[in-house]
Amino acid sequence: MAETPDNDTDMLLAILSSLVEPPIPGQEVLLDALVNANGDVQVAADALQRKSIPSSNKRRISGVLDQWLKPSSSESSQPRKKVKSKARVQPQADERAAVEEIPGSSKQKADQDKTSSSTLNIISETPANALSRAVDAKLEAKSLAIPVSPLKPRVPLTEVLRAPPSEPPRIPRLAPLTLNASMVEKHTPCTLHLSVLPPELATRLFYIMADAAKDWKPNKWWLFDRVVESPHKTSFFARQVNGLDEDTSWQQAAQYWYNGRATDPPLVFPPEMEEACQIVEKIVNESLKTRTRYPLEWGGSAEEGRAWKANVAASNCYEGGKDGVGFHSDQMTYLGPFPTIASLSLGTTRIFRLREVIPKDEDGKRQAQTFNIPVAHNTLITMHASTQERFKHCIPQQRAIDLFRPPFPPPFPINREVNNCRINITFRFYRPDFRPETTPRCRCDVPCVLRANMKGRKAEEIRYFWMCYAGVQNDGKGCSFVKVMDCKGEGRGPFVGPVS
Ligand SMILES: O=C(O)CCC(=O)C(=O)O
Ligand SMILES: [Fe+2]
Repeated sequence: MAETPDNDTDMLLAILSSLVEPPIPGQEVLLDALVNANGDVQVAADALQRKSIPSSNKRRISGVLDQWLKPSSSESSQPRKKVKSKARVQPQADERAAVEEIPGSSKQKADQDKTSSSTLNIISETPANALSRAVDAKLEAKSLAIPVSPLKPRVPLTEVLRAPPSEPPRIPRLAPLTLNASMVEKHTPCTLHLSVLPPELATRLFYIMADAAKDWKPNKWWLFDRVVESPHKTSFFARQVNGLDEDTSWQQAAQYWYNGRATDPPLVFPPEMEEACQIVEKIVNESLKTRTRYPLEWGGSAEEGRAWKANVAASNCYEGGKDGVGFHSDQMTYLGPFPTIASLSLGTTRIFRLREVIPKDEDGKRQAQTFNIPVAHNTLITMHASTQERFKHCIPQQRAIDLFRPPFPPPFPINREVNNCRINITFRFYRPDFRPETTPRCRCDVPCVLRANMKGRKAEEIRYFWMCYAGVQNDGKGCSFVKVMDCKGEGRGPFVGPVS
């Protein structure tokens, strides 16, 4: 257990029990397996798996999983030139919502119609519930993903997936709920602000970003032994105050800002983004004064000049309804636990979708509720503390969208169609106590990712751990490194509350 403090045995047990197939063995058996594996949860899980699954059952599980991932007969000969994941992964009926319409949309035929749903290479929002639970925690599978590499030799499927439970419990599904601003407040840990920027600034910023987006790139990562990419373009910005930001650590952080992939150096906030950022920062800091805070949140005070500060921003461009981003929660590696993220929408209206993550102890007892929040031009969603831990969010694809009718003409000539674009800017605070040089590295010598463990029902009970993230970018191969975050031992803070 060299990498893990002794008092975190509970955490290791929790992680281990999340890795093994049901029925979960008792604590003593888990503990035994951990001790025999020198505290390596993955080795312990593998050992338990070998013991617990009778060989006939193993065959059945592999068969089910194989079937799930099997290419269609026309694609079965390798090497394959192109993989249509539609043939590979069929969503359940109620999970096909990754392609849908905005309620009340005027059904404009924008260019997304050029790509019909039958030809989209989409990994569904989530495959069958049981199988989606099966995705290894090391690999936060993004839900809308386009395979861009041919199928590689497969890894043993039981290493990647957990088996579906033998008798899936039948729990009534909840219909998605569309929320307006006051309902957002009631049902989610988010706030929807309308008309946040002066109208002329909002339009100008939209045009600047939509024009720049022609040079942005989609994100790519490894999923099930192949490279996939998200159907939208993205770019990363770091803020420079007065052209002289003394804290250059974000430069390094930005190198790994998304999915552990080393990226180009960040761009500097353009002046319009800086102007918008100052408005957004005020809104966020006002909200922090009134909200109930969590002990592990950033505890720097405004009086000491250490308030929440948007020092970086990730920007996304969705061009037409075929673009989107799958269900995910934002990486906390540099944001720390319980981050606040402020997400500005410009351009055409899209749906921002939230879905609750059911804590392990309520698994099988109730269904997650899905919330749809239409985000119009010049609106801000503040994802307050606990949103990343308790919910996942996405921008679903839509068959039809309304074209953006800006109230002001473009401030400069634009030689491409941008009225079907939505620009999103997520302003984020990279905490000084989570600087990249303090990020533990795994056995692959790659900076770890910070993850939350949802074992506890209450947000206060959520624990955090560092995990290998190499697999997402490194040919799908990583190590089983897990280390519980030790706030004091790692010298982190200030926090809002006392931390153990
Ligand atoms: O476009 C949006 O509103 C969401 C973007 C997002 O989730 C992200 O950048 O992490
Ligand atoms: Fe996100």
